[in-house]
Amino acid sequence: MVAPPDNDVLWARSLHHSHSGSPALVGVSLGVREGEILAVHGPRGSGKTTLLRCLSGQLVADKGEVWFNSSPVHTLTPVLRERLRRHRFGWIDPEPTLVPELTAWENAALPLLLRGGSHRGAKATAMEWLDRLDIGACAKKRPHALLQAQRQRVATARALVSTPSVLFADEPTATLHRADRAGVLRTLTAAARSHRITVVLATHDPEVAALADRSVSLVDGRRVNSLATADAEGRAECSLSV
Ligand SMILES: Nc1ncnc2c1ncn2[C@@H]1O[C@H](COP(=O)(O)OP(=O)(O)OP(=O)(O)O)[C@@H](O)[C@H]1O
Repeated sequence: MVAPPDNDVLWARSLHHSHSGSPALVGVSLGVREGEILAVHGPRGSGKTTLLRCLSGQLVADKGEVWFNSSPVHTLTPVLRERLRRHRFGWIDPEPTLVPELTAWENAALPLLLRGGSHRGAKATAMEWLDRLDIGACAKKRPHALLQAQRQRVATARALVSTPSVLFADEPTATLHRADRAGVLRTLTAAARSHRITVVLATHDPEVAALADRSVSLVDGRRVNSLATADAEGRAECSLSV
């Protein structure tokens, strides 16, 4: 095994993966720099989710390597991969999956509580993130009393609350209306930039991919290009402090 370049926080080499014999990734390699927002762009079924799951250690590719901060992820035991995910990575699903019995702030605080953090400290940090994401006023509501866009903001706060090294966002705004989509994405990218959180953002939407610093495209599980997407103006727009 050859270690990846030092300036990449996350690095994958020649990933191959099949689901029930059907190929989802075919020799995908990429590097993600620290603090970068990288879009993984491609049509439905092109392998974006499979790639994010391999990069985040949820799934071990059939073939190929994944490295995080110069340590191999693909050779870790399941227990160590889970620890890595819990301590260093955040994840946002297309559909916000919140615990229905818990309030918004309790949902947002979950990663800190699971780590054994104090109740008071976890609540304070969760409240800060809910405020940054313009949802602080809903902190005491349960998920059923929230709109879909509000639930997705709570899920975003939960993913950011532990200030992960890398945030994986899998079509985070796919189920939202256009106006909500822009708001959630703006706060997500601004929060990531202000806290130097690296983001890997899967999307089939070119407008969403354009918010990233760089975009890699997948078609039928293969990489087809790599583009710098954020011009100076775009960066400025996304750097609003939250
Ligand atoms: N658990 C699974 N079992 C069988 N096939 C799967 C499974 N997960 C994904 N696939 C298939 O693998 C291919 C890649 O799927 P993947 O979800 O990674 O793509 P995607 O680009 O994220 O798609 P989408 O935008 O629809 O989520 C598709 O053909 C999909 O049908």
